[in-house]
Amino acid sequence: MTVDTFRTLTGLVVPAITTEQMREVDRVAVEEVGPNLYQMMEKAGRSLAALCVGLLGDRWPSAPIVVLAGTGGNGGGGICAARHLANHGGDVTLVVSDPTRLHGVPADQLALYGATRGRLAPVSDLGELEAELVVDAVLGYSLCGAAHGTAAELIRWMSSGTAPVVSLDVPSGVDSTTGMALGAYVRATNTMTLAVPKTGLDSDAVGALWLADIGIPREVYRRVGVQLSEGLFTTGYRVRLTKDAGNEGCG
Ligand SMILES: NC(=O)C1=CN([C@@H]2O[C@H](COP(=O)(O)OP(=O)(O)OC[C@H]3O[C@@H](n4cnc5c(N)ncnc54)[C@H](O)[C@@H]3O)[C@@H](O)[C@H]2O)[C@H](O)CC1
Ligand SMILES: [K+]
Repeated sequence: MTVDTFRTLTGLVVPAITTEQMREVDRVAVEEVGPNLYQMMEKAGRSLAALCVGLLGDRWPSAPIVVLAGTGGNGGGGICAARHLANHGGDVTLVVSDPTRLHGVPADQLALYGATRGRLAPVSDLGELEAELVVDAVLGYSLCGAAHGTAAELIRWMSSGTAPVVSLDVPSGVDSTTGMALGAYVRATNTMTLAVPKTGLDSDAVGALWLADIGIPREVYRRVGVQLSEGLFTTGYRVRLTKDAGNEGCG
């Protein structure tokens, strides 16, 4: 199932875009207008951390949080969230699918995380980890085909556990344009998508859907032809989205 629009709880209509359109937003931001990837990933990670704290409530920060990160930008956003949670006194354990394959901004995020008191555990320790909340930052909008390898192992670990899962941008293993999954995928309790919701986020795997502001200015959206309401983030850096009834029956 895909949708063309979502709505905020106050009734604002928010357009949904495809992965390709999202890539173009990213390209125009990074190459032409700004913000750069560091700035956007920092906003993404900090909003994700704030959502985790909000979901845990009073149990925060004694609740053990396990953050699972992949090797791309999605992983980088998760590692950034892990740092913010650790910096605020959270009980954080980070597992990176393949640390040797991190490069660029995600690699810098891992180095920075190493300066916190957060723990870093190898994938082989998964069976020993206890979590009251799991952060899914394994695969984002660059998913290609059925989840495989260590990414699939991390997804299976999440699916086999009882802890609620917060997915960054899209539940890992789900295609952000079509909402389909060709293999293992995460069933999230909450998904925080970035900048603009994607057409594939109507999937049951998404759980409660949140949209995070990552600081992209109107000029970027104008160049890409995306119309976002000016009032979208008047209440803060994240907003809850729901399915727009007008979408019923979209193919
Ligand atoms: N403006 C924004 O929306 C921003 C988004 N951010 C986040 O970046 C990701 C997209 O990052 P990208 O590096 O393009 O890719 P991913 O992280 O989604 O994954 C790439 C990673 O995964 C491997 N992979 C791909 N398919 C599979 C598969 N079927 N099985 C196993 N592994 C797979 C691939 O090899 C790569 O290593 C976006 O979702 C956001 O979360 C930025 O952080 C900020 C701006
Ligand atoms: K994800």
